[in-house]
Amino acid sequence: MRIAIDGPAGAGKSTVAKKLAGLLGYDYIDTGAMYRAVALAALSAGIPGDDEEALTRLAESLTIEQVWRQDGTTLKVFLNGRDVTREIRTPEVSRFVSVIAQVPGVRQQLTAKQRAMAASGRVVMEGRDIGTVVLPDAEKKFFLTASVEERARRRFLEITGQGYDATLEEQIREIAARDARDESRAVAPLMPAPDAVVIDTTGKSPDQVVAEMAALVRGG
Ligand SMILES: Nc1ncnc2c1ncn2[C@@H]1O[C@H](COP(=O)(O)OP(=O)(O)O)[C@@H](O)[C@H]1O
Ligand SMILES: Nc1ccn([C@@H]2O[C@H](COP(=O)(O)OP(=O)(O)O)[C@@H](O)[C@H]2O)c(=O)n1
Repeated sequence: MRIAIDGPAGAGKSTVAKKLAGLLGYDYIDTGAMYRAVALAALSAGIPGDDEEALTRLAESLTIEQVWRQDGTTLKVFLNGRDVTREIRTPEVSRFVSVIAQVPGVRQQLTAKQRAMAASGRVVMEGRDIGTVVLPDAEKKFFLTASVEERARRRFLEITGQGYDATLEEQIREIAARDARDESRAVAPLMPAPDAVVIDTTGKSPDQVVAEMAALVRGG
């Protein structure tokens, strides 16, 4: 079974996708990490966000690998063989990623890589367009949501917990800006697939959400 999980930033996709994959013994693929890897490479190479041709060539040339340990927590991301797991989470990359994600050529390149990665079939794949574009015939589709304030609060706690400086107001602004870009882009805008189960995670714990999803997966 291929399980697609989509939704906006901070909805809890990564957290519950890892737990669900661990529970089922499935592979876990974080497609946002792939867009982040392209953003990191573009920043390092000094390619501006509006140079669509150079960004597309860059996305095509990169080798992006994910190594998932079935302990339910650890995903390592490698860019051309180098471990970039931490580097792709910096605030600088977070700000640039939804800009490069607007580029149709970048999306085409990453979509092809993602389909190849899902070929085993036993996979939980998480992102923005998995149920709508990457795996439109996935056997199970979920769309996670939560209010902007709740998502910003989660991100704020995460960032300050990692020792970075942040304010809640700044996170609300950044999440709202990213939502706007993800929802309004011409190619693969963020939206639930018509056959996705929509789950509002506001006020729920990750375990509650995973239990809801697992029941739906097992129930068919
Ligand atoms: N019900 C919930 N489901 C998922 N994550 C939750 C929930 N409640 C709080 N969180 C926390 O919110 C954050 C969600 O971040 P993440 O899983 O990275 O979201 P996304 O991948 O959608 O951006 C995590 O720190 C997680 O522990
Ligand atoms: N399938 C995907 C996954 C991510 N993305 C883009 O990549 C960005 C980062 O994705 P992410 O999943 O790491 O972001 P968070 O939700 O974890 O903050 C998103 O804001 C989208 O702009 C996308 O366009 N399509």
